[in-house]
Amino acid sequence: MTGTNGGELDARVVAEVGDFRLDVEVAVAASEVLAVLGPNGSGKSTLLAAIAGHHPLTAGAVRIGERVLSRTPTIDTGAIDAGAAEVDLAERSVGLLGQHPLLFPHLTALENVAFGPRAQGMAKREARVAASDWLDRVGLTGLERRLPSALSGGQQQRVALARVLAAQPDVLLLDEPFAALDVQTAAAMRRLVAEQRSTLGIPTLLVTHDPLDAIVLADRAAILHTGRIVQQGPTAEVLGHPRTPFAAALAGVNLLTGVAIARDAVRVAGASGPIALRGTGEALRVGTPASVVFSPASVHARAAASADPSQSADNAWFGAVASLEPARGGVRIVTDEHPDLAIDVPSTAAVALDLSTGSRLAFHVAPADVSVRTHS
Ligand SMILES: Nc1ncnc2c1ncn2[C@@H]1O[C@H](COP(=O)(O)OP(=O)(O)OP(=O)(O)O)[C@@H](O)[C@H]1O
Repeated sequence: MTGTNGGELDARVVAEVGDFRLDVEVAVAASEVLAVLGPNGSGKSTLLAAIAGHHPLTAGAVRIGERVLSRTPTIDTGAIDAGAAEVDLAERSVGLLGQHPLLFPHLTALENVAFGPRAQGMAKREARVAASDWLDRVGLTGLERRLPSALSGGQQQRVALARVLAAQPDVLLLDEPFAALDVQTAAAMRRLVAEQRSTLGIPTLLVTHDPLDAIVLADRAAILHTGRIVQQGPTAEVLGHPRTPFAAALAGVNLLTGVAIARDAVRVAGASGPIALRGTGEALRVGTPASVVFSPASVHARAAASADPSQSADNAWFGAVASLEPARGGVRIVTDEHPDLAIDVPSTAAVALDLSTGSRLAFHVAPADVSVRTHS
């Protein structure tokens, strides 16, 4: 890598994989971490691959500061003259760390880390000193001479991080770097990345499935859905005001969208008929798109007879249990009627309800626990 450690990552990426089309724009300042979250197949890895230069752009441009890494001739760049450009992989100065460390198995930890500086022309002794320094920074002093096969998975991932950083990249791409680690090792690795980010001063894109990563490590979060960014902003705002059911699920709340039927009520569709949900929050305009947000734990469940009249009441609905999963302090219920809606009941209630797949339940959520707002 021949980076100059300078500048913001600015990428407009249009890329195709088979029938799938990714079309996103991201700007990440130096020292900033942008978490990219999205359901499986939404295009997260394709975005990183396009920035890293492993996947071609159909249209767009990738820049770090003044350096153009990729550009297609079709883009209207304004300041930059048209014409395709593609910087070689070795020259891009992009550090990519994925789920698996992918170390050279025949090289020691030290040699793995020294590889990048050596490839950049650093003298052997100097590269070894730099590598030793990086291994120290990731907490592996004393293990320099070990081969990867003699290191734990977590230690190998630390070596991989040191190897990426030793090459002094201009941008860091992290593709679920903690996903293959056990909980404790992942926590330690998360701390390590958090420590490094403040001293590195380079833009970082972090692809993750875990909202904790976004909260702990990122300044901003972008939600990717079928190849488009559907929400982007400060992490607290994205998780605090989710605009998609996916973002809501990450934040641990339910989000349902529908149409305002009163200043404080929204009608949402369900497989067995609409539900009217009354709540507090923004004053809604009748007939316009609106959404409701409430916590899974705020919903009350009770056994239901099929002709229960509460079906037609506000804030009440029926559902047949589609799946049951463990939840904090109890059980999470998902119904056939509203697969995007989670209901958490305490263990004692779950036992009393004698829950099983197909059980028919009546649900109720108090208006005070429902937040209503305009949905744009
Ligand atoms: N070789 C391929 N041929 C055709 N389509 C592909 C191929 N590889 C990936 N895709 C499609 O491209 C889309 C984006 O995939 P990508 O791996 O970028 O998603 P992702 O968000 O990283 O998913 P995950 O969270 O599962 O890793 C998906 O819809 C996928 O089906």
